[in-house]
Amino acid sequence: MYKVVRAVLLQGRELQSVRGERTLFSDINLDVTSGQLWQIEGPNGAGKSSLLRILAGLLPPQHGAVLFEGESIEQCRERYYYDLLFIGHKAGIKPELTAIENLEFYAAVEGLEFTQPPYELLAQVGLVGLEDIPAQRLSAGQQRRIALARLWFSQTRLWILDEPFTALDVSGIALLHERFQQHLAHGGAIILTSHQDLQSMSYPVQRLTLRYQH
Ligand SMILES: Nc1ncnc2c1ncn2[C@@H]1O[C@H](COP(=O)(O)OP(=O)(O)OP(=O)(O)O)[C@@H](O)[C@H]1O
Repeated sequence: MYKVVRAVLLQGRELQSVRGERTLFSDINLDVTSGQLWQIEGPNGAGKSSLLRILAGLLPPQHGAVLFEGESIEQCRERYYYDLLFIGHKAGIKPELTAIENLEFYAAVEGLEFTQPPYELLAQVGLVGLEDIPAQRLSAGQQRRIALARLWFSQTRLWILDEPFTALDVSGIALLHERFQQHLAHGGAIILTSHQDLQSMSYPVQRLTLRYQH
């Protein structure tokens, strides 16, 4: 369980994003509550990744605000990043480092202690025997499993994940659903983009659909 569980973790208020000449979306409102998983849907180019980056404070909106526990993320940046894990659509791993070294790198950057030995962590995500090989010599799905292993030792309440299922096989997808379920049951919240149909999952899924605006 996370120590502090409040009703609304993250709010997007009247968000608008303009990239180049095109308005991707306007007037998006979103309330993300502890225990919820939000799936951002829509066609290629609709602005899903842009919305995630705005919510993560990595891209400024043209209009609107993102609030974390009622406070603008601009005002509480340190507190927000302490409680946020963002994994972008590129796996974000260091290709020259091994799987173990990548985990050690994440732990150092995030100031975390491993709650279990890193070899066990990698076994949990199906990487037995691949722990000491430079990541660049692993497949796309194996590399994504390294990136997602962060979810097994993250202590942040909010996860923002861009296309987390990409390149994963059936067992990888099942593992991830299991981890999501645990996180939600413990009071965490997840916002993700995915083209997968998540409606038959054992946890409820809130959906926000973006349309392609010409
Ligand atoms: N770095 C950038 N600079 C300028 N424009 C960008 C940038 N990244 C994306 N865009 C524009 O924003 C639009 C929306 O991109 P975005 O990645 O948010 O869409 P998406 O819904 O996540 O698409 P996909 O399903 O293909 O991942 C794109 O059509 C592109 O023109």
